[in-house]
Amino acid sequence: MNPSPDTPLDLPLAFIGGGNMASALIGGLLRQGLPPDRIEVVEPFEPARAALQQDFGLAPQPAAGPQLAHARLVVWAVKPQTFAAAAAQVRPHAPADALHLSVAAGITTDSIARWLGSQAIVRAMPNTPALVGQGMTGLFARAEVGEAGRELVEQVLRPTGQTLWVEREELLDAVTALSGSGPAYVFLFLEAMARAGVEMGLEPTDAQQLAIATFQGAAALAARSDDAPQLLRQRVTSPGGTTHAAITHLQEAGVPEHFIAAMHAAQRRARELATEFGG
Ligand SMILES: NC(=O)c1ccc[n+]([C@@H]2O[C@H](COP(=O)([O-])OP(=O)(O)OC[C@H]3O[C@@H](n4cnc5c(N)ncnc54)[C@H](O)[C@@H]3O)[C@@H](O)[C@H]2O)c1
Ligand code: PRO
Repeated sequence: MNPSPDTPLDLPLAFIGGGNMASALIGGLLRQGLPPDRIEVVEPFEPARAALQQDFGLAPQPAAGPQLAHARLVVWAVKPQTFAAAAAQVRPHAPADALHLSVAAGITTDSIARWLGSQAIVRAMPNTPALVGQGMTGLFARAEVGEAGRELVEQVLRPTGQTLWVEREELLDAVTALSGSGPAYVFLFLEAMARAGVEMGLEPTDAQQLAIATFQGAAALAARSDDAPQLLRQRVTSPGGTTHAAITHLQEAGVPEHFIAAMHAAQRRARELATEFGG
């Protein structure tokens, strides 16, 4: 259970839940060369099982059973609301020495440890750009997870994009508010920018292309530049020019403050999920 980064992953894995996030991770694993028959999926929803079969050639099962007996890594990709029930169904079948990797928002490793009777738990907060290999995943490991377990998790997540370990579990709620939910903020801005472009006379497809390319370009520039985003912004903003007019409007409307408050709301909601569904 200590694969080197260059060794193709080849060990039995199980996914509990086969929806959006599981599909993003499974797609990455198959691209890495993991044979489909090494992946078990428990997915009660028939259309989701059909999609996994058609997209990836997997044979998902509607319920947990003996098929989980060999899993070395169990990936929990169920909603926070259904985690406790799913854990009760899986616990009798999962090997005692399996490593557990949860992507559920809010649900703490203390809750998961109690539900599974295992301490070998890593909690992850990925995001949907994982689907195209451009994801960002925050990670936290319980003290009982050794270096080999951390490396295994990194190898599973590598094809989905970047990873970042945090040392305190509570920081995952901040990661959730920032990069976990973040793609939705970007899509909201894309929608608004494209809508404004159409209102100004552009074709919808042209407006969308302009908006998406602007996000891609600005993000790439920020990633490669040594300068802070504030300085990059100032370089776009000629005194008395068009950008100044737009940024002044955004600041007078309190958009930066509202945006920060919105992210605090996401963090609060992550904490609430732990209380509501972690009992
Ligand atoms: N979608 C995102 O952007 C995102 C990002 C980071 C983390 N997450 C987390 O990932 C988790 C899954 O989210 P998603 O968007 O993939 O949801 P989803 O609804 O697409 O997938 C969840 C799947 O779990 C299945 N399921 C329900 N009960 C089950 C059970 N008892 N056993 C096995 N499977 C069961 C459902 O049928 C569903 O297909 C959530 O906990 C969420 O917080 C999601
Ligand atoms: N999607 C999940 C949610 O909205 C977690 C982060 C992104 O709860």
